[in-house]
Amino acid sequence: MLQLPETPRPTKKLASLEDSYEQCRQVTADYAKTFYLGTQLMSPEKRQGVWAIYVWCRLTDELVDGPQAAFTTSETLDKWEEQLESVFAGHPVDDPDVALVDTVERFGLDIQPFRDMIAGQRMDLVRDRYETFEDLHLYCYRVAGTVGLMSAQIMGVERFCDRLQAPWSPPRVLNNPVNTINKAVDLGIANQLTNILRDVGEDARRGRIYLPLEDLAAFDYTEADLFNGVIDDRWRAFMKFQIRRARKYFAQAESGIGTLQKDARWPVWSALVLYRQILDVIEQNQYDVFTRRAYVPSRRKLMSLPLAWLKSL
Ligand SMILES: CC(C)=CCC/C(C)=C/CC/C(C)=C/CC/C(C)=C/[C@@H]1[C@@H](COP(=O)(O)OP(=O)(O)O)[C@]1(C)CC/C=C(\C)CC/C=C(\C)CCC=C(C)C
Ligand SMILES: Nc1ncnc2c1ncn2[C@@H]1O[C@H](COP(=O)(O)OP(=O)(O)OP(=O)(O)O)[C@@H](O)[C@H]1O
Ligand SMILES: [Mn+2]
Repeated sequence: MLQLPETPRPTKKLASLEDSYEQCRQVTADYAKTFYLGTQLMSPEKRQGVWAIYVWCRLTDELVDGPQAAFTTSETLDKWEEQLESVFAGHPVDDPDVALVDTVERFGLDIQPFRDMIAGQRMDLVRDRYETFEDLHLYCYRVAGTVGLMSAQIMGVERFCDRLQAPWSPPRVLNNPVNTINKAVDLGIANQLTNILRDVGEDARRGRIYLPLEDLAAFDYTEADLFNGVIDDRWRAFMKFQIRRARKYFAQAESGIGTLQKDARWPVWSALVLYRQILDVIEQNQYDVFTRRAYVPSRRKLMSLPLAWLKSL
């Protein structure tokens, strides 16, 4: 029987594996100084894997948040998802995909967190309000909890075995990978909640409110107040509540770090300590997230690294 030829793939000359990883390294170094610094402490394979997923996440985020966002439709995301499926089938479409295909194979990555992140970007296309914290939590899982899942698969879970047992009994694995996974998601959510608090003013200028409307109502603070950047006792109490919630997620994530492989602990502690300090800066700025952007000065970032190192021991 006549065999139909497979659909021809466009024959585009793609970057070599080495060049593709180099491009990913460069993008990570340019866009995320903190994450990049953290990856310097990992083994070469892990470091490259984190760069590859960073670039994919950044490109995905740019589709709805970047300069071309006005032209992004649900069809754009359909195409992006098809490209993702192709990568997971071992066929790169663009230069950065070459590194991602390699990382997917090397670490046996699961596609679901990647699909979930695209689903998160779809939420940005169709909604600009979140009624409850439960709604917001789903958004945070999709755009940031997923990053935790992807990174944890690359960084790897350490399997502690109980040495205080009879030599003839099978080794008892003490830590539970499910625990690590939940905590990786918690750190993503903590980061995203912090990101939302930092960017309240910027988002409001785009007509977007990520803060749960039920919380605003509970503090008797209106959308009109938010768009006018009103800072009063209601707003301060509201922000204290939100900051406490973000810190709770950071605290939950902490105990997961020690279950990661050793070379990943300092980088993750650094990321946690550095990102969490944005909350301290918001407090120092008297909760003005309307006219000031809370950021951690480089000197303070550097000073935090030894502390993160001590925690990682
Ligand atoms: C070592 C390390 C921390 C690795 C992760 C690096 C990585 C792959 C990051 C991807 C980030 C990205 C581009 C995500 C797209 C969606 C998005 C923008 C999310 C926000 C990130 C902050 O970026 P930024 O401040 O630059 O935001 P702007 O675009 O400038 O507004 C997020 C807030 C999410 C970040 C979430 C994480 C880094 C997850 C962290 C969790 C882990 C590394 C798991 C650790 C494991 C355990 C067990 C605790
Ligand atoms: N005060 C500021 N005003 C305007 N843009 C800023 C300010 N501070 C930082 N930025 C820019 O915003 C982006 C996010 O800054 P951020 O503090 O997150 O540092 P970063 O280098 O991106 O590290 P990371 O994202 O890993 O925390 C950076 O690209 C930076 O150039
Ligand atoms: Mn950034």
